[in-house]
Amino acid sequence: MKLVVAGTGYVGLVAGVCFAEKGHDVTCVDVDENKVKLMESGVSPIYEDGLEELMKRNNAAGRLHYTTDYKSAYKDPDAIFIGVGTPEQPDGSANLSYIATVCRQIAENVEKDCLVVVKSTVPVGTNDHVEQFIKDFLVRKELHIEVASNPEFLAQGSAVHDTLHAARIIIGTESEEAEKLLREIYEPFQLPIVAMNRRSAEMTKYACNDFLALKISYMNDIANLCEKIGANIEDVAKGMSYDARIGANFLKAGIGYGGSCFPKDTKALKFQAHKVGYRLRTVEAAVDVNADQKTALFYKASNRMISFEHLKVAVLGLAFKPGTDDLREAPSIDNIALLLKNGADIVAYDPVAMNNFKKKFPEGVVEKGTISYTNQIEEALKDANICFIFTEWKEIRKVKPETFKQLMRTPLAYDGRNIFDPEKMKAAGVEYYSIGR
Ligand SMILES: NC(=O)C1=CN([C@@H]2O[C@H](COP(=O)(O)OP(=O)(O)OC[C@H]3O[C@@H](n4cnc5c(N)ncnc54)[C@H](O)[C@@H]3O)[C@@H](O)[C@H]2O)C=CC1
Ligand SMILES: O=C(O)[C@H]1O[C@H](OP(=O)(O)OP(=O)(O)OC[C@H]2O[C@@H](n3ccc(=O)[nH]c3=O)[C@H](O)[C@@H]2O)[C@H](O)[C@@H](O)[C@@H]1O
Repeated sequence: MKLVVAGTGYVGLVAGVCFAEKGHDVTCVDVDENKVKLMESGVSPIYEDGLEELMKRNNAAGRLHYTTDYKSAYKDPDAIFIGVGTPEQPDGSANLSYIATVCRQIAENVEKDCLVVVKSTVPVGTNDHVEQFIKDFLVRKELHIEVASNPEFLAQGSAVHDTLHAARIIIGTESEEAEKLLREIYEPFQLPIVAMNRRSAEMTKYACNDFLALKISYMNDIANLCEKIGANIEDVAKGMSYDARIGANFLKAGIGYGGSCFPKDTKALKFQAHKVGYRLRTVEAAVDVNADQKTALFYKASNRMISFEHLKVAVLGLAFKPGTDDLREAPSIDNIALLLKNGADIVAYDPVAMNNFKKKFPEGVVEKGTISYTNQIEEALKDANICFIFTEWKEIRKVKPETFKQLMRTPLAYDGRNIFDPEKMKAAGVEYYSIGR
């Protein structure tokens, strides 16, 4: 089938590449010329395991094309998938301006009947507005343009795997024809398809993300209590994980959830509920716990130190999770901003996200402190007065407790991801603090 994907971020590009891998003819549209040039040369603009390999294979097979020329691309495909961003606005609501732009571009250029599929995460009811909006701007009024919801559930770092082996495909449609077409598009994936109406599909996406965010905030809340009460959150989580009703995933306490979705999707659902006069108290609690959790480690360290001024601070891990170079809502940002404000001299390490971080915090003096970067964990630790761990990269997990003791001026470590064994750290002579134990 002839498909177009609008937006080549984590969702759009991965969807486009996987549709091509399954035999569809796919054109990926983006407004960013640099991205399009990179992709044409077989280079992925985002860091995702296995993505470049699939891009190269499908580029070569002639099934995958990239363009900024949306006018030609939107003329005659069977379906157009929208995967542009829906970022958070200051009041917590979702910014739908990118979606609106694409809808208008489709309406003004489409020349044959077509299914428009919204893959981006959008407030419940948005698909109705999208359909009306396209109708309003449609140049060729005789065309039948239908809109369907097909939310995405991939996680960054495992995006290709999550797409090819998705637990389920959710399709939200208002007609049998739309459902039939989407089923045909997904047929080669051989995955379970759950069909429902558009509003339920839109809500399923928020309900999933917010439930997972809630699970994390719950564990962080319990972790904070564990610390005060002499229990160990890692043991508690292990004990909980054997109960199949609870499950073993998303029980990891730490410095809170980050990334491009949980923070914005919790606030967006809270906003939607508020708009219809309902208080979503569970989600509100998840948001509140997370806001405090993000900087809990900094304040824990502040209580131990008189001042951070002119202290060498080793920061291990910048990305919001391992396997990605994405820094959106990464807890490292809040903590590093606080450290710099308090006069720390930071040396930061991350195996893939350092260049992106440099764009936010260029090397040199920032506020009362300084920041520099290194590709070597040992260099970050050398003569450091204190170390913070913000991401559980395997490279960081591998550091031996003795290395902290040998290299640091003061072997003092604050681990936001509970990756080290407190007993082993103590035995090596490291003063070690983590979350909930
Ligand atoms: N990042 C993730 O892991 C997941 C994201 N989502 C949702 O998917 C949506 C997209 O998220 P990401 O892929 O992270 O976004 P992103 O910010 O990485 O990518 C969006 C892309 O759209 C492009 N764009 C903007 N306006 C355009 C236009 N008029 N025409 C064509 N391209 C245009 C941008 O240049 C950019 O490349 C959001 O609603 C997000 O909530 C859903 C599941 C997972
Ligand atoms: O809508 C989205 O964008 C996506 O959001 C998340 O994916 P992602 O943000 O890429 O990453 P996760 O692995 O879910 O981690 C999110 C955050 O939660 C934190 N986390 C995760 C799990 C856990 O047990 N504890 C915990 O603190 C991670 O460190 C990270 O900061 C969901 O897992 C995806 O299903 C969803 O499609």
